[in-house]
Amino acid sequence: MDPRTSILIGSITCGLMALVLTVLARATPLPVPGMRRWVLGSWLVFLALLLLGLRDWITNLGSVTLGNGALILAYIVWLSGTLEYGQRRIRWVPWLLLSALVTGTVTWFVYVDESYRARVVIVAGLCAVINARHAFVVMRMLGQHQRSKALGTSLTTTWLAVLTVVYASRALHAIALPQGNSGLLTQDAIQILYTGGFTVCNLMLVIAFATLASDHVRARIEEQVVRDPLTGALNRRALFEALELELQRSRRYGRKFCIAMLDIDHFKKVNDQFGHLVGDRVLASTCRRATSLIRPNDVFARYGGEEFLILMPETTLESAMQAAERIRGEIGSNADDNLPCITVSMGVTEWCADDVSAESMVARADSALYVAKANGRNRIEIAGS
Ligand SMILES: Nc1nc2c(ncn2[C@@H]2O[C@H](COP(=O)(O)OP(=O)(O)OP(=O)(O)O)[C@@H](O)[C@H]2O)c(=O)[nH]1
Repeated sequence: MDPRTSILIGSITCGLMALVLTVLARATPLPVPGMRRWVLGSWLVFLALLLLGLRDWITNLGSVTLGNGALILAYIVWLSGTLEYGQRRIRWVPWLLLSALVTGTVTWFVYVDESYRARVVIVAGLCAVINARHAFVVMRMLGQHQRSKALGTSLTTTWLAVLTVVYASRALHAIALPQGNSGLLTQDAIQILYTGGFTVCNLMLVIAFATLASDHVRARIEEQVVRDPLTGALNRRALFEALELELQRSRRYGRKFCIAMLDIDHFKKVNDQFGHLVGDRVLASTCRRATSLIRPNDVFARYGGEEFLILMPETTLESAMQAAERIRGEIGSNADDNLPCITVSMGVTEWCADDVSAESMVARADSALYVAKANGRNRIEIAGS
């Protein structure tokens, strides 16, 4: 297939994929950060490929200047979309200045000092830099967000890396070898390879962004299934799953673990005195503060109402009591900003070999909590086994 056909087919396919991405962005049940920029970038790629494919049929200003300008802008907009996806912001000024400078220089090498080689080196070089930066951002930032194993992340990283290699090779080729100075639409093997390569990469990237968006929606929905929306803590269902898993582990390896039931004292009074909205904020704040005081592999869940449950794997009763005391002391000693002072009571219990179910352990912790309430509140009681 000759380069013009491959670029024009690439343009039409990218246009169709951009359309699919646009529909997806409108139809997605949850907003995906960065999606609108990926859509815009995809339309820019469609436009750029169309203008580049029409070389010799339209003016150089339309094909070379606008075509290359749109392509560079598309990659910057894609990069900004991915940064937004990872809750980061792009620094527009340097990127836009660089793209304006390159587009201006390309125009110079069309009208003032005609040189295809110089244009290729500059445009392919900048595209390689932007896409390398983009691949780096996906690997680092999304890896940190623990989505590194998601399909969208791997697809995006792979195709950005391939696109970077294609552009970098094209720029180096134009510098080093005589064939590198042949025109964009020249029918030689090298040129066909490059145009085909970058067309496929652009297409695969639009697909990769759609996959990233669907990964995001799936992750959010999965999170909503296991988390309490008010406090962000795990919900009761996820708690019992974690408890059952810990029970199985303890039965098999005989490892001790503890649970603590936490209840806010006289929480009804908070609601009655300050209103339910303040009550809700107190619940969220209690959850945040308690979570910050436990170990990362402890499980903190909302058991119901103003009751929370903490699962502490591989923890002796003594250590569990220390953790519980830390939480009780910290929450009772000072209030979160502009919220009423509260105290909490807790019931703690340790796993024993007779525990047949999660429910029996929870019932024991609940009884200990009941004793703590009966003994005056703002205290911790240990359940007998
Ligand atoms: N704001 C708010 N209040 C809630 C929520 N869930 C439960 N509650 C309230 O929590 C209060 C619990 O009251 P009680 O069970 O009497 O317990 P308490 O007032 O904390 O008294 P003790 O536990 O005995 O110290 C009730 O008034 C519920 O309406 C919630 O999601 N938001």
